[in-house]
Amino acid sequence: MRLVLATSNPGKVRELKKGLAPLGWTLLSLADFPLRMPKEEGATFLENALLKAAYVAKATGLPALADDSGLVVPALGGEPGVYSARYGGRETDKERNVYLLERMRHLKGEERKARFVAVLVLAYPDGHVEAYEGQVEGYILEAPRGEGGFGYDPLFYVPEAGKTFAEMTLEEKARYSHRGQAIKALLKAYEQGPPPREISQLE
Ligand SMILES: Nc1ncnc2c1ncn2[C@H]1C[C@H](O)[C@@H](COP(=O)(O)OP(=O)(O)OP(=O)(O)O)O1
Ligand SMILES: [Mg+2]
Repeated sequence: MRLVLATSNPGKVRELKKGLAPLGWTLLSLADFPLRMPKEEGATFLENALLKAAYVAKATGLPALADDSGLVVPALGGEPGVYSARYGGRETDKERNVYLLERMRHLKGEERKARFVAVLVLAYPDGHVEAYEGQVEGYILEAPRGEGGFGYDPLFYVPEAGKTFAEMTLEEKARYSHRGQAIKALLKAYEQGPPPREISQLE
């Protein structure tokens, strides 16, 4: 199967290519199909992922996989959530990390609990769609640690691993991360080939 990765984020492309390799599919990207992507105006990660995947599947005539993901801090009322990529109007990952730390300056201990959510939507040109989700819980540190990953990874500490996502190798991050979990769910669904549509269809 030929699949288009419907993301412009190089960090996601890296993780998706590595994670989906066992499927043996040919993975194309938006570099192969220069499209103007739709605005991500959905209220949820699922809506945004659906928007992106369905648009690319229709535009290319090939199945497309989109990832919408973000960080959720309950003590901030769920921020940055679906605004993760443009939090505080800041333009770079580094600036967004600084902004998040400012917003959380007054929060201590369990109040620094956070989760990362990833929703993968696989859309087919005939309109069929499937969604796979992953989540991971952790804590927002008071200063960044590590050079790997992208986005909020240097601030996101995973207690089970004793490190931040930015301190992990690609393999390690895949084991713990929200995106790693979502990819695992997709791999499982496709273990014996495409899953039956009646049970994989979204309501
Ligand atoms: N221009 C924007 N303004 C406000 N929020 C945005 C904007 N773009 C994305 N978001 C939101 C939607 C998502 O839920 C969240 C995380 O962005 P996301 O789209 O997953 O990452 P990304 O834009 O780096 O990769 P992708 O190319 O896959 O869309 O931020
Ligand atoms: Mg986006």
